[in-house]
Parts: sequence; C-alpha cells; structure tokens
Amino acid sequence: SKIWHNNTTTIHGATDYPPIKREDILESAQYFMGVALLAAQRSRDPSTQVGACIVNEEKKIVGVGYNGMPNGCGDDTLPWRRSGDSPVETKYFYVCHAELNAIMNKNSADLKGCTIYVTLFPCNECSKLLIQAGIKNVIYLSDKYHDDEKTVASRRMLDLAGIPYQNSFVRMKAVG
Ligand SMILES: O=c1[nH]c(=O)n([C@H]2C[C@H](O)[C@@H](COP(=O)(O)O)O2)cc1CO
Ligand SMILES: [Zn+2]
Repeated sequence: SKIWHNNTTTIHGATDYPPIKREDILESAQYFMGVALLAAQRSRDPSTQVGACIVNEEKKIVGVGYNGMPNGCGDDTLPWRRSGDSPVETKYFYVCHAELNAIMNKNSADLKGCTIYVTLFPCNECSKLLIQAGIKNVIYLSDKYHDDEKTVASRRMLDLAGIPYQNSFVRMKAVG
C-alpha cells in the first residue's frame, strides 16, 4: 500500500525504516473499562458514579451510559439523597442505572453476544435487563455491595443464565 510504498517514507512522512510497530498500546479490556470510567465522570450522583460500556463480538462499542435521572426530569429537581423520611424523597426511586442507559443508548439493532464493562457490579434489576438483552459477559470493577441482598440475587440470576462475570483486574491479567 501507499504507506509502505518505499523504504524511506512512513505514513507521517518520517524516514524510519524498518517500520516500528508500537507495542505499548492500551489493552482492549483497559480501553473499554476506561470508556466506562470516563462515562461515570458524567454522573451527578454525589456518592456513587457508575459507567457502563457495551462491546459487541467485533470489539466495537455499541452503547455507553452512566447513572442519572430520567430524561427531562432535571438533574436538580429530583432528590439525590440516599435516605429520607420516605423513599419518595431519595434517589433510589428515580435514578436510571448506568447499565439501563447503556442499553437504551445502543446504536445497534440488538445486543446479542455483547460484553458489558461496568464500573460497579450490576444490581438485580440491571442483571435482568442484561440477561433479557442477550448480553453474554459481564466485566466489572468495584464490587462494593458484594454482600447486599440485591447483589446476591443478581449473581444468582447471572449464574442461572450462564453469564460469567469477572473482575476487570483479573481479566486484564488473564486475557488482555
Ligand atoms: O448496577 C448499578 N448501576 C448503577 O448505576 N447504580 C447507581 C445507582 C445510584 O445512583 C448509585 C448507587 O448509589 P449509592 O452507592 O449511594 O447507594 O449507583 C448502582 C448499581 C448497583 O448498586
Ligand atoms: Zn442496577
């Protein structure tokens, strides 16, 4: 091709030869979790910012999301509190989880066979969505609610559905 047309010209017009291939590129698992972490930084939740990045079997990003209030509801109108006199006055009745937003933002026809990179282990409601969407693999970062009942139920469903979940640190070492 034109890039290696002769021995002296590279794509940038430099004269290095033989061509030098960069070996220190970002590993794909770190890249996708990096996208999830960047998305999480868009969250207005004062206590826990979550990001999710859905990747198809061709390793193309097909959806990204972070936790936030529903569209048109205004980030400053609904409560961001964790506790209150009534659950109606806490964020939990309103906030859309990162996984939900990543699924709803998808730019492909479906998510069958996809992997989700998510910065926090999915809750039970999100795992239902992931299962029904056809997502086949979960890579997570934090597991800070590991012993919560919702997380126990979440693992139970993922196990039954045959969807493996792996901490991204392990994956980066094992798979790259
Ligand atoms: O799967 C999840 N995805 C997700 O986006 N979240 C969001 C909902 C809340 O905005 C926040 C959790 O808040 P907190 O850690 O203060 O309880 O994280 C929480 C979970 C699981 O807990
Ligand atoms: Zn959730």
